[in-house]
Amino acid sequence: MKTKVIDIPAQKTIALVAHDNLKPKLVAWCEQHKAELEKHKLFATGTTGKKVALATGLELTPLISGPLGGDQQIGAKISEGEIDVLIFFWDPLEPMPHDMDVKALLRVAAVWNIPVACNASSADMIITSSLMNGVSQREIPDYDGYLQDR
Ligand SMILES: O=C(CO)COP(=O)(O)O
Repeated sequence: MKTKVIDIPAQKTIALVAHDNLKPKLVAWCEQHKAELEKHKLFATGTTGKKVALATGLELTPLISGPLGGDQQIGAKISEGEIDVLIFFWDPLEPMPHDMDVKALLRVAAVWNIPVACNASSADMIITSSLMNGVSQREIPDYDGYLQDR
C-alpha cells in the first residue's frame, strides 16, 4: 500500500481506555503522569473517562462507554486522523461481550501506525518518549493513492 508521512503536532491527542479490572491501574498511571498528560488533548471511553477525571482532575472528552460503541468511536477517530496515541489497558484474563470491537480498535490502530500501550510499562515508554514533546512524524496509509489503485 502507498503510504505518506505526516507531521504530528507537539500537542498530541491521546485516547485513554481500560477494561474494568484494569481501571485502577490506568487511574494510577494517569495520576503518576498527570503533569505530562495535561500538555495533551485527552479522549476516553465513558467509564474510563469518568474515573480518570474524578481521580485526577484531568480535562478530557468522554466518549461512549466501550460495550456501547466507545471502542468503535475511537477507531473511527483514528481512521479520521484525530488520535495520535492509544493507551488501552485491555484485559487479557476476562472475556468481553464486545470483544470484536476491541479487536477492531486494535486493528485500526495498527493500520494507521498509532503507538499503542496495552499496559503501564509500555505506556511509561510512550509518555516519556522525546517524540511526545515536539513535532513528530508518522507514516500512514496514503488514502488518495490507495483509491487511485482501485
Ligand atoms: O470497554 C471498554 C474498552 O473495550 C472501555 O469502556 P469504558 O471505559 O466505558 O468501561
